[in-house]
Amino acid sequence: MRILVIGAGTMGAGIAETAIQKGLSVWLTDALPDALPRATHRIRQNVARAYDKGRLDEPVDLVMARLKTVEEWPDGVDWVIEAVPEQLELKHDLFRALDTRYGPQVWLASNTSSIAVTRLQAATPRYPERVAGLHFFNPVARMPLVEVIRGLDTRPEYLDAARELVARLGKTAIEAPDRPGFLVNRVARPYYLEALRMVDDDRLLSMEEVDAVFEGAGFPMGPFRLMDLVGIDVNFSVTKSVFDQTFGDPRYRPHPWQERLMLRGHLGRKTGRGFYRYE
Ligand SMILES: NC(=O)c1ccc[n+]([C@@H]2O[C@H](COP(=O)([O-])OP(=O)(O)OC[C@H]3O[C@@H](n4cnc5c(N)ncnc54)[C@H](O)[C@@H]3O)[C@@H](O)[C@H]2O)c1
Repeated sequence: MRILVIGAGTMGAGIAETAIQKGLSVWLTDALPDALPRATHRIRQNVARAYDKGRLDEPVDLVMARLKTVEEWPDGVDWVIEAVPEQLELKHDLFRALDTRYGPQVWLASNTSSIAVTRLQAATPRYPERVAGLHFFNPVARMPLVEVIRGLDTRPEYLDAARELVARLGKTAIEAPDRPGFLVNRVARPYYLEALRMVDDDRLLSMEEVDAVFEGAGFPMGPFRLMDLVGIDVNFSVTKSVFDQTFGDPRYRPHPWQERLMLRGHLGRKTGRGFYRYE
């Protein structure tokens, strides 16, 4: 099975890494030329770590040989998984181009966190029935769940094929409704937003205290540490997307603190500073 992964950022690189470790061939592409060597370097480091820890039997070079970085979309693709930023217009343009470039035998999946798949099908007039959502979680290599989302026009066989792909990647598929935020982000948005309001508006606790409370209650990460991991920009875009798609439901209203960090370029761990500072 040959997969084209579009977008070599946090998620695209993670999906590519998982797929090559499971024996699948991947083409990885990005709009920014710099992104590809950076992603390849990160993937190699992670594959080497998995090998050193005994989680992988094959030598690193053999696994890495299944990854090719490309600037043009190749022929011979079975699946496309898109992981470009969470902006409706950007994803629309991409799906329009994919619909023109590839025939009906190529499945098109989006790793969108929040955009209804039916909206993406509006950009694929030729073959909307082969479009669905495959929502992986961060970090992809470690998170077992993938939400599989069926849009209005998605063919049922597609979902069977998607479940099979998810199983080959060693993950568990759960079918999620095609609603803004699907299942996980519908619940996760208020989790982050309530924490932001509690600290910034109501001054009830500090962000360190909020994180400590949730981590003490068994959550692997408190909301602020998690937002830093996800990326402040990614998190803010997803919040805005859910808010817009629910016609301004106040439960999903973005918080000005998110925007303040965005404007200062403090995007979380990836820039060395978000809510917290990182070495
Ligand atoms: N970060 C997370 O925790 C997380 C979790 C689940 C899902 N997602 C979703 O995954 C998608 C990607 O998120 P991310 O965190 O990997 O973002 P990111 O910013 O880390 O990476 C996006 C990459 O896409 C590239 N890109 C932009 N436009 C492109 C184009 N037209 N063609 C090819 N490449 C292009 C960028 O250069 C960048 O390298 C988003 O839809 C996001 O909502 C993110």
